[in-house]
Amino acid sequence: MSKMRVYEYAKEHHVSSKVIIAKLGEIGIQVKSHMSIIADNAMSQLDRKMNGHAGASAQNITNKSKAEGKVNQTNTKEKKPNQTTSHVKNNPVNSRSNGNRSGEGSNRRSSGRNQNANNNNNNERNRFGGNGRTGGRRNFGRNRNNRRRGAQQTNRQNLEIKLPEKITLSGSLTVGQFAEKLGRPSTDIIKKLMALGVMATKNQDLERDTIELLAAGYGVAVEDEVVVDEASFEDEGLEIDEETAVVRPPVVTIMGHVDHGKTTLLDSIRHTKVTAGEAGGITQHIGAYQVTHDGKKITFLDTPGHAAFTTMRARGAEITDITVLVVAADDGVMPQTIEAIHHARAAKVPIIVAVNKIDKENANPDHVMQELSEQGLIPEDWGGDTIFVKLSAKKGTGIDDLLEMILLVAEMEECKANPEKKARGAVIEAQLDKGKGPIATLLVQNGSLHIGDPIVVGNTYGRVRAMVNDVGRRVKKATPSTPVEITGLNNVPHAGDQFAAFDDEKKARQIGEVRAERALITERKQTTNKVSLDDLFEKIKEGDMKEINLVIKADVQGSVEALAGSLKKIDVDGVKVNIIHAGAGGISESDIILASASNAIIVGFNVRPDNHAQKVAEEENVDIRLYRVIYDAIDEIEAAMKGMLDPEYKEKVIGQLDVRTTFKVSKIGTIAGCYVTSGLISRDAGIRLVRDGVVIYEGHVDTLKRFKDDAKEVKAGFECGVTLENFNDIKEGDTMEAYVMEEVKPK
Ligand SMILES: Nc1nc2c(ncn2[C@@H]2O[C@H](COP(=O)(O)OP(=O)(O)OP(=O)(O)O)[C@@H](O)[C@H]2O)c(=O)[nH]1
Repeated sequence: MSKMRVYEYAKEHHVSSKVIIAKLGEIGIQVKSHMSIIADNAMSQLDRKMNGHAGASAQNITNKSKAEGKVNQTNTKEKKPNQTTSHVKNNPVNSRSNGNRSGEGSNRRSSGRNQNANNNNNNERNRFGGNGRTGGRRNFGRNRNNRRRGAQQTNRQNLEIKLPEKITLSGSLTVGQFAEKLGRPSTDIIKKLMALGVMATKNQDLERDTIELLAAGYGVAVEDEVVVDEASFEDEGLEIDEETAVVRPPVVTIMGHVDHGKTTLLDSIRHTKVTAGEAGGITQHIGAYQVTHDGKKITFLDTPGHAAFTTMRARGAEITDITVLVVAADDGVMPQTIEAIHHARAAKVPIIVAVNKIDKENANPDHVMQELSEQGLIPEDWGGDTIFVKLSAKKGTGIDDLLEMILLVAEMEECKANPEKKARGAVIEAQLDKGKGPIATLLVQNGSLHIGDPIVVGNTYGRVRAMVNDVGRRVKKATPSTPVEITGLNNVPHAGDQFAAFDDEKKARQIGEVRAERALITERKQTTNKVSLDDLFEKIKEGDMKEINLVIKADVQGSVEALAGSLKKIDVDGVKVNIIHAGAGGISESDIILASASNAIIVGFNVRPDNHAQKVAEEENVDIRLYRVIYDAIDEIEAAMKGMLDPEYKEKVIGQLDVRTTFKVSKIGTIAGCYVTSGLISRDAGIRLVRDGVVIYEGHVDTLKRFKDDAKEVKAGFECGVTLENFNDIKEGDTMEAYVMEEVKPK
């Protein structure tokens, strides 16, 4: 028995499904919707019922078509000029009406369709057509040609949808979705899949490979969907429209070694400049402030240091235009001075050096200049291009010079924006206020922010309810480079999140919700596009990578230099090794954040990340590679670049132990009285003994005891006695890391 859906029948009759459902009701057949299936006998009854209606309908169509000079769109390709009328005359309704008049009912419909299939059997589309209600009595009467054309017409309406040249997709498609994109029935796709030996249903997901294979069979290309996605406004960048761009204040971050005077300098600038211009204003600590010098504004970020700077960058916010590197003239270049230089360079932000504390007796600015020259910051006076300003933050001398130089560099950097645009920018800081709800300091980077603007901030949204500037004044508008504290968000965003203002509130809410949902999914998937040694080759091969960024940490400066020197020499066609930071000492959180912001791999030689750094590395998905032999590091990175990395075994840390005491026992050696702080230690584990972030020993457990008994393993929260193979120099306060080697399944 043949069947048809209500809407198909309705389509054939050029009436709505509602009409058919009503007619079916009239003949005592109740159907639920246009998707309901009606059987042959119901159709025969309907055909009789539709007789009058169909005629009228056909007439309507004829008139309509004539009036509008329209032809059926689906048939235009093959149509000859005089076919318009005949097409309408021979439409299926008409033909069936005729057929019904001769009492042949629905069988004719099927035979017409069959005939159509036979006539066009070299056409892929007609295989689908031939699938209709066949098997009916063949009965070509007087109107055979009409009927056939009519049926052809029906089929064309359903089937002659031109194959697209290409389809686009973002991820996978179900069989049904794929069929829809192709303009083919799902059954066709299911059949093709069966031919490939795959049994599938309409709702089954197809993998990319299968989609490509199937599409190729139809001669259709598959491309990735490029979605203009308002929810990912970061992707648009902060393009400046040159035509309407105006100069904006530069945004400055102060960096430098501990105690070199960063905070004093920030305070000094604020006090000498802010209050003068903003009489009566009370300085507010909102995370940034603006000063005016020579009638021009400068924005200072209030949190000094490269860690805050790079944390923002790791979140995607590039807000700093200029870095002021503070170096105390009595102390000179120190480790964090060098770190700061590397962080600023990784962000490609120009550096102005502030040689501070020149009021001190033992100040030696020349020495600072000398040391910084060694780091590639050569003063202008010595033929270089770095601006040095000598000052005393404490006494307030040289501050004007510094501001002048900042404005000079800003001019060279062409800090510009389009104030007429809708606001875009980043979060400097945010918190929950008991009375006001979520409050956030935003730095407007482009456009202008107004009270009442619907806004999406990170994964939060709202409407700017109140806006307060850095001197505590309520403002109605914030122009580019202006920091303002706002209220009106539904939640607390993160520092470094980006924001965008929108035209309407509903849109802002939708986008905010989509972003929050996506953030959750990303969190769940823990996917990032950070680079790891394992996928390095793939990225190089795909052309995604022309430079490999490395952060190198080693136990002593000599190893740092040796390792950096050797790694730089690795020669793999078209790929450059770029060392963005190298230093002695354990791997710190700041190293991880720098690596995260710069998409770098960390190479550690005889050093370990501390627990906190390890945690941050996991959160940020930063790949840390630790080595005990320099050649291993070089070999492995070179192998990864050449796609020859052998990822068969990977180390897995299974536990951490604190050495709480030690006992020296003749014949046995040093027994470490340990406490397992996390995971476990097992008898056959590898052990790394770490002292102040530096690996002292790497080897194996010799004996493992709980009280006097040998133990196979000891878990977190328990004490144990450990001796190490061929090693006795264990000290109280050392930590041990227990690990095993695990086989890594090839990707
Ligand atoms: N003599 C003299 N002392 C200064 C000057 N600038 C800062 N100091 C002093 O140096 C010490 C450290 O200054 P801070 O501004 O706290 O240094 P910092 O770089 O912000 O330090 P951290 O916040 O710990 O990184 C303080 O005692 C300041 O008073 C200066 O120009 N001259």
